Amino acid sequence: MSGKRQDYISWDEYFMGVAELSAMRSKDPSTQVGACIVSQDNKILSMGYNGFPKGCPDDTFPWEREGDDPYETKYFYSTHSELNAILNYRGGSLEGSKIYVTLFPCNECAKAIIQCGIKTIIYADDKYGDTAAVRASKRMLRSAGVELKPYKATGRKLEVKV
Ligand SMILES: O=c1[nH]c(=O)n([C@H]2C[C@H](O)[C@@H](COP(=O)(O)O)O2)cc1CO
Ligand SMILES: [Zn+2]
Repeated sequence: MSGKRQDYISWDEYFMGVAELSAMRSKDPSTQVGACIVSQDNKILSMGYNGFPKGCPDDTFPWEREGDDPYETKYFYSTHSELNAILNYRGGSLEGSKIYVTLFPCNECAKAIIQCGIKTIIYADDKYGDTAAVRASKRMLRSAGVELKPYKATGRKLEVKV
């Protein structure tokens, strides 16, 4: 019998944990989203969270959800976590990789996921599952043969001291 530790975290807990940790960098006051892209052999390739593009300061661009003028809401400016994770990648190809996301990807992110060759999505929350954007997303992802796997939460609380 080997003397290894038994309470180490699983691959799924590890990668969803990294996605959750990435989400903690988000400045969005209402929804913080994180993503972690992983190779088929379980190496982390990239990470992302929702935020404004480089050069668009968090303190001058709007974080409002609602307003008479959409120009002054966050939706025109925030880059989604999944797209940021894809765009942050500095390696070669993402073909055949998996993406762990804390929230199910929208239709725009689905297009990017399909086109860069990600083959599996492991998602935690699906709070916008009834919206047309997420229904359209699932329509495209299923048609393109991307595997959609709900994350099975273990309920384990991971504590990190920083
Ligand atoms: O897949 C997603 N990924 C992602 O990063 N987001 C971001 C965009 C916004 O900053 C925020 C959503 O804000 P709200 O829940 O207030 O509408 O989450 C939103 C979605 C929607 O599914
Ligand atoms: Zn999106």
